Amino acid sequence: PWPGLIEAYRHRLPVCETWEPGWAPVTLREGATPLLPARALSELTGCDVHLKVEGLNPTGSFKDRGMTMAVTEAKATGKKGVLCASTGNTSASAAAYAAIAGIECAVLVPAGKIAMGKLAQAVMYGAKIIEVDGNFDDCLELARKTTATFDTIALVNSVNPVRIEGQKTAAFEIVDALGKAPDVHALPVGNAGNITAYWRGYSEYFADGIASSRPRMLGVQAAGAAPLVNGAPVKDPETIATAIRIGSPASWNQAVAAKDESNGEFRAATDEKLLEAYRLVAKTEGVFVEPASAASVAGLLAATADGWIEKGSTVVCTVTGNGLKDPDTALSSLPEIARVGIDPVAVASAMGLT
Ligand SMILES: Cc1ncc(COP(=O)(O)O)c(/C=C/C(=O)C(=O)O)c1O
Repeated sequence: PWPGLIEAYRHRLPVCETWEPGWAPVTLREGATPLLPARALSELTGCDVHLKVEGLNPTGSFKDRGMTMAVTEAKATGKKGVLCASTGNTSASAAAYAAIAGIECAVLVPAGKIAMGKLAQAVMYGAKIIEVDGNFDDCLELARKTTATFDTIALVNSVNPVRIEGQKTAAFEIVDALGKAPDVHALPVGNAGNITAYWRGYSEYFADGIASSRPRMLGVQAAGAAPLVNGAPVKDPETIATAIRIGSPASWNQAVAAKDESNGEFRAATDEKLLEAYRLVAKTEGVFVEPASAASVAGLLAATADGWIEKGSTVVCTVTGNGLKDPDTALSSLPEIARVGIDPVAVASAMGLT
């Protein structure tokens, strides 16, 4: 059976250098997510498109890859608690891993800007929910200050390098599954830890000769929260994709390096384009992702339309979070619901199949 990421990629992860002897991985058997051939998107774009379905991780997002490392390290270095700032998925993941590690967890979330599914997770896993009167960037600043002051509390945001180390394993899995690196890798970018992690993973496999090439990285941001596209922080980021409603990415320099070294690019997608991609991937590929995750598909559609991605390219889109996280957005465009009596003809006609 799949042992979880630390065991699966132990020789490629910075484990136990400073950790107490006898440490054990804190794991929910994260990783080994499907790389799904996207037939409809391949047809539509003339490319060979695959979806890396990260919403199928234990807490429903890619954050589990980094959190198994960060919480294992926290426990193995005698920390009493973990703290993170989060737009939701980091907090859900930190809460779950802290629960099985038996250490305290507190999450700093921007007041009123967290999707219901994620809040439900943090509550049920037993985290201390702390609402901050500000946005994600304010939450991150407070998390950094708190953990700098109290050294019994570990900061588990992606500014913690072991988070990036854990998350780079997704690139390993993709090359292991495809037998090569894709020509282009598209993913959403918020705090920019994930694009940093993917580039590091592809670069390690390339350096070791396992992959003979590296992809161009296509980082996609919401138009109202696109500091890397604009080239300057966004003071009051706004987007329906609350997971990437971030104005000042913590991994700014590393994300720019990944884009430059890979000959890639950053793109912005309007909320309208994000929601179009969000609906398309559910209705044609059967993959229900949260709005921020659809940014990678929106980027794919735009970049194949304008030729930045040539036809015939092999493209992987990471869809980062499970659609169940944000039921409100899913139900905001409620189709009219048919009401019928006990009448089979009415049912068949509601299906347009009489
Ligand atoms: C679904 C989803 N898709 C994409 C991103 C962007 O990844 P990064 O560019 O590595 O930040 C996030 C990030 C979420 C948080 O930052 C948090 O949970 O605090 C996310 O939840």
